[in-house]
Amino acid sequence: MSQIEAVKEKLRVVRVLKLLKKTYTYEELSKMTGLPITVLNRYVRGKVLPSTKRAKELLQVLAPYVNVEEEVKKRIKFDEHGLFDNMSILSDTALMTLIAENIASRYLSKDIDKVLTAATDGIPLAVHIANELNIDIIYAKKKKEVGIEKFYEVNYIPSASGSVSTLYLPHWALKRGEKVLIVDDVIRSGETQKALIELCKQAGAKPVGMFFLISVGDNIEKLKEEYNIDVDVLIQL
Ligand SMILES: O=P(O)(O)OC[C@H]1O[C@H](OP(=O)(O)OP(=O)(O)O)[C@H](O)[C@@H]1O
Repeated sequence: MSQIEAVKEKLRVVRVLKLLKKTYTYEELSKMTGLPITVLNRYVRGKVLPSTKRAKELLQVLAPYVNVEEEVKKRIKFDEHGLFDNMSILSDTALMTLIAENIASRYLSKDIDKVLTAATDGIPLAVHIANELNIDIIYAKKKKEVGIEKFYEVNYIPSASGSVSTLYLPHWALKRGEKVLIVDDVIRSGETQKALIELCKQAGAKPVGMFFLISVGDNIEKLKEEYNIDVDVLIQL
């Protein structure tokens, strides 16, 4: 194992412990791992890193308790309009990184050049995934920023809005032939995601996969059929 991989495993232990800390007490974590609370506390606070051997052992012991799907699901609370506040999911950097590590491992061999999303809520997840893939993240905005000369732009009708929106992406952000992974927090109608595919086409770039944290409805099947593209989703509602 390379030095970097060893350090990554150690950091993963810290992330896993931080995530589990939201559900379990230190006493419970101590029973699960057989380690004193003081040691676990030092790991969580980043005062000490576990040894390579202990990191491996801890990842094995804690794996059955880590279920990112469940962790995301239990934070989804719909209001009377059928909408939910996704910030409790997107703001959790330990959770986002664990999800991103998993997605990145599926795309590492595909030589992706850029991760593309739509502002605003797609950005946190996209940044984590791009970071894991060691590539840049780009995001289309709903307004034209000053100081940028040329944009790719696509009109689309967001779900239930009844009005036309536009996504803008600066020309410099995407080059002909680049391979793109499209990421978003939620897919409902699929209109935003189709607009992102269209932006890639305008740039001559190639969307090679899509990942959504949460899919509401059956629109990912339609996307797969229409664009013949790999689509992964963590939670299907
Ligand atoms: O599949 P769709 O029906 O297109 O909906 C999904 C989109 O809706 C949300 O963004 P929104 O347009 O609400 O903007 P925001 O991220 O700024 O909240 C979400 O982040 C997706 O981008």
